[in-house]
Amino acid sequence: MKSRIQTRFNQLHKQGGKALVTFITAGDPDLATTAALLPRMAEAGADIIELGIPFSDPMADGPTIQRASERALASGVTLEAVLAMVSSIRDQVSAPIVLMGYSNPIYSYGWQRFAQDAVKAGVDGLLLVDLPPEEAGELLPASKAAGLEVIFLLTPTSDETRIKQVSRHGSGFLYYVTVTGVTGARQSVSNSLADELENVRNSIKLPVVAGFGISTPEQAAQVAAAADGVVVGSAIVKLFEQYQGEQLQSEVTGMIRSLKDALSS
Ligand SMILES: O=P(O)(O)OC[C@@H](O)[C@@H](O)c1c[nH]c2ccccc12
Repeated sequence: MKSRIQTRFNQLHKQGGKALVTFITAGDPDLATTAALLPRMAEAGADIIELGIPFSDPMADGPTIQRASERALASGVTLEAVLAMVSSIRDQVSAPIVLMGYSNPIYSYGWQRFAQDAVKAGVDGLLLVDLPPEEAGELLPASKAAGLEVIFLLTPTSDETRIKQVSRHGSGFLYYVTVTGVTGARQSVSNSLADELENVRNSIKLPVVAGFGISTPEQAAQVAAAADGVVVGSAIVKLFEQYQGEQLQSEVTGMIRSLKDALSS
């Protein structure tokens, strides 16, 4: 059976469309807000939802997403509670849901128990920033058995060996980090990005999405031209610092709509 992620990319491919992957942190500022937002994000045009697991030491994240993690942790969010929340809204959300975060909370939960519980809750994929394929020895078989896709990252400094490993062990899609550094909005897109993406797409069968520093519809369209999709995180997460309640929901969905429009035109 085809996974929700594969099905989504196949549909987009047929339509000549690009995937819009949107990131928010689970439980920012509380889980009720996330639960209310997820169905609306999907309706507004998010093709895949990346849901951050709050973590106390998010070293790959810039200040915006670090603060989102802090707000979520302050409201008492745990991994168990994130899974229960996903399960409670799963049938209202048409988009695949990918949990993303750092290894430590998953390790503490137990790889196998996590893979099983995540799939039971309706989670489609897992992306762990600090777990390269050579350290995923316990996660990979557990995920395969449970039907959880494991997404890996490549960066501009990844060598051929790493590209091969990721191509062998990854599923769902490949996340290409467009710049070396931490997450967060940036001014411009690097000149060499299109060539780098072409190289990666030629070496890997999975769909390739690019993320880091994409904050406007124009940037999203520019990067998407060379990839199968784009990820937007910090630009959306910033809205959580400016708005709350119904206004937050409409600002987030408004931004998603304009990003998706830019990818479809
Ligand atoms: O925030 P940005 O620059 O738009 O980048 C996407 C990003 O937020 C999301 O995919 C993400 C959040 N935390 C991460 C840590 C590592 C890699 C990726 C991520």
